[in-house]
Amino acid sequence: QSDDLVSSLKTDLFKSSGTFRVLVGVTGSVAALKLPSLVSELLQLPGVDVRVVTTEHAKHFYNPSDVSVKIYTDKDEWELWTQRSDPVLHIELRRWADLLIIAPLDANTLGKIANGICDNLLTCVARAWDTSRPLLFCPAMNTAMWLHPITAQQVSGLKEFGYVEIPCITKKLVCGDEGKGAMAEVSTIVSVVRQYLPKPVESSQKT
Ligand SMILES: CC(C)(CO)[C@@H](O)C(=O)NCCC(=O)N/C=C\S
Repeated sequence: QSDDLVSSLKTDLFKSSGTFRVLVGVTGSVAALKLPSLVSELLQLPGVDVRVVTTEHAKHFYNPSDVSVKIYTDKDEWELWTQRSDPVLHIELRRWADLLIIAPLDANTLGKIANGICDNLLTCVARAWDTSRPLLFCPAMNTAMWLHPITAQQVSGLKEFGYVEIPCITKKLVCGDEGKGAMAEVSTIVSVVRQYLPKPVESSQKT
């Protein structure tokens, strides 16, 4: 079972040379309930292959059977590496992904990534990220958390790494607060990802 974890990644690396590999990170905001629709809309993009990395807290907000692609968990990392010669899952994933999008990015994971903390699979992928590849993030948290001064500091820190914010929006949040903190709409997120797809090459043959 652990073999197919990485062998599918490796075959993907080899096989899907034409595809654009999107890795979706999902964290413990209630907006993670949008994961199934985000994944299915990303899969509509031409030539896109999608995988998911989840944190433990995110698991509370979606049903994995509603997600049609592989979801990698912290447990997968532990199961995969049991001896020196085993591959390291977070390194295989950072090699595999052409683009990483963290949607939603909760306050906890924002703080971890802004400070280089890497205590789970997703933050390890982010910590090992090749900053020449796009990393998009979609903050989502309660309005009070969003308005705390540390949030702006940490969001600008991520931008200094070259990461791209897809800003949160104003909504009546599930906890009853009205204000900023809601994750950007899935359609907005997908349209931003579309901008990073490789441009179709003009056919050089004269027709
Ligand atoms: C869940 C959804 C998408 C419904 O429209 C929206 O409320 C949202 O993005 N909330 C994320 C903000 C959050 O984590 N609030 C936590 C406490 S209020």
